[in-house]
Amino acid sequence: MTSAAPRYDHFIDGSLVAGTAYTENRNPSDTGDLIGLYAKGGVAEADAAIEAAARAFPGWAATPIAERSAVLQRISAGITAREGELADMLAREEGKTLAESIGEVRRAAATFAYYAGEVLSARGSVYASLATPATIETVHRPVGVVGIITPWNFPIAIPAWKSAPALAYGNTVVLKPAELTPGTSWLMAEIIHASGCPDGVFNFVMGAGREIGVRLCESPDVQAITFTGSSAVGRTVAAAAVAHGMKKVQLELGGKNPLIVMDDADLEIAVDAAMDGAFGSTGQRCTASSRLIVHDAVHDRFIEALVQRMRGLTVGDARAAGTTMGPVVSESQLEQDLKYIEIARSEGGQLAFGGERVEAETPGYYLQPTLFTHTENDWRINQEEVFGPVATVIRVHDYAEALRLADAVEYGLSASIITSSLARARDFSARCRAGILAVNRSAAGTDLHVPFGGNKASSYGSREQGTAAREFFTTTSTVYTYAGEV
Ligand SMILES: NC(=O)C1=CN([C@@H]2O[C@H](COP(=O)(O)OP(=O)(O)OC[C@H]3O[C@@H](n4cnc5c(N)ncnc54)[C@H](OP(=O)(O)O)[C@@H]3O)[C@@H](O)[C@H]2O)C=CC1
Ligand SMILES: O=C(O)CCC(=O)C(=O)O
Repeated sequence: MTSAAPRYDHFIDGSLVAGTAYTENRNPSDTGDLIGLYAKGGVAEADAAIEAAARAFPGWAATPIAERSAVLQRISAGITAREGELADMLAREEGKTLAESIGEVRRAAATFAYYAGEVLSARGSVYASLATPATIETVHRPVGVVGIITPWNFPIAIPAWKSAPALAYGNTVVLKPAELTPGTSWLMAEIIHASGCPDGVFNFVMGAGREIGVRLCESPDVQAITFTGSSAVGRTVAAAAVAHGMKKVQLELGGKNPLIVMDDADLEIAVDAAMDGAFGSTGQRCTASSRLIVHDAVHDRFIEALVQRMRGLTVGDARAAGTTMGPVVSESQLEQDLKYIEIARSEGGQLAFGGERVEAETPGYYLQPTLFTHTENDWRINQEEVFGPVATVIRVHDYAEALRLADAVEYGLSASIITSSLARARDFSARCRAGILAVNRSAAGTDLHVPFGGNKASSYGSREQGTAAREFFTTTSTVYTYAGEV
C-alpha cells in the first residue's frame, strides 16, 4: 500500500472514526492511479452508527420542518459549490465521462433542494367518521433509523435520492456505499456533516456488504432498509429485513429493458435513443436499453445507422477531453461483460460491432461498445442482465410480437417505443409491464421529481423519488378524535 495515499474515515455520530483497516480505491481508467484508502468497517462500526442514529432519532423527528428543510438546502448548496471536485471524483472512481459525472452531481444537488421544498408541503388528510361524530385525520410520521445500501454505478445520485427524503421526513440514516466507489459518497457525507445536521442524524460506514449490509438488515434498531443493487443480493436483503423485525423494505434491482423500433419510427430518434439507452454511462445502468426489438421494415437501415454512430464513440479515460464512453468499473465487471459477449457468440448472435477490449494509453478496463444482431429473445444474452455496453437486436414482424417479447423477461424496469403512431404509443403505455415507459426517447436518465421503479423482478416495495418517496420514508397513523359535547 502507498503510504502517501489519502485516508478517508467513517462518519459516525458527528465525528470522523478511523478504520481498523483500509481498502484501496483505484481508477478504472488507470489502475496505477490510487485515489485513496477508505476505511473498512465491520459489525462494530455498523452497530456504533446504528446506536448513534437511534439516539438522534427522537430529536430529529421533532425538529421543525423548516429547520430540516434548511439543512437540506445547505447540503444542496454544498454539493453545488463543490460540483467540479465531486464530478472529477465520480469520473475518476466510477469511469463515467466528465459530462455524465457533472450531470449526476447536479442531479444530487437538485434532489436535496427538491426535498427541502417537498417536506414543507401540506400532508395528511381529514375524513368524516362513518358513525360517531368524530374527526378522522391521517398523519405521516418518520419511520425511525433507515439503513441505506447503495451500488457503485450512481455513487452520488442514488445515495442522494435515498438520503434526502429519509432526512427530510425526519428519519435518521446509516448509509453504506458500495466498496468499489466510496469516494463520491464520502464527499457527500462530508458536505452533510458541514451542513448543520445534528450529530448521529446521518452516519456513513464503509466496508463489505456481507458484513455491514447484513448487520443493517438484522439489527433490531433499524426500522427500514432501502437497497439498490443486484437481484441476487436484493432477495437476501428483503428476506433478512423481514425476518428481523418486519422492517420496511424497498429494493431497486436489475433490468433487461427493451427498446422497440417500429416500422413507422423516425430512425434518427431511434438511433439517438439506442445510443443513449445502451451505451450511456458505459451501459452500466439498471435502466439501460440492452434489447433492441426492431421491426423487419426498418431492421437493416436501423442497424446500419446505429453501427455508424457506434463507430463515432471514443472509448478512453473518463476524464480526458473527447472521451464519449468511459471504461467499465472494475476487472470483475469487465470479465462479466466479456463472458456475456462469448455467450452471445456461442448462442449464434452475429457481431455487428465491438466485442473486444480497447487498448488505451493507461491500463484500464476499456471495452468497445458491442452490438449483436439476429438474436432470439429466449437466449441467455437476452434474459440476463450484463450491466455493460453490450446490446442485441431482436427482429420482429409486427407490433404484437414486439410487445409480447418486450415483456418476455423476468424483469420489468423500463421500456421504450419509437413510433409515430399515437395509437401504438398509447397502447404500449397501457400494456407494457415496465414501471418506466418512454415514447420516442430512451427510458434511461429519468427525472428526479417523479416516481421511479419497476415491476416483476426489478423492484420490490414502494416507488422511489418525487412525492412517491414519502410512502416509504414515513408511516401513516390514523387518528380518530371525538371532541365531546360543547
Ligand atoms: N440495479 C442496479 O442499479 C444495479 C445492479 N447491479 C447489478 O449487480 C451486479 C453486481 O454488482 P454489485 O455492486 O456487486 O451489486 P451488489 O448487489 O452485490 O451490491 C450492491 C450493494 O449491496 C451491498 N451488499 C453486497 N452483499 C450484501 C449483503 N449480503 N447484504 C447487504 N448488502 C450487500 C454491496 O456492498 P459491497 O459491494 O460494497 O460489498 C453494495 O453496497 C452488477 O453486475 C449488475 O448486474 C449493480 C449495481 C446497480
Ligand atoms: O436512469 C436513471 O435515471 C437511473 C438509473 C439507475 O438508477 C441505475 O442504473 O441504478
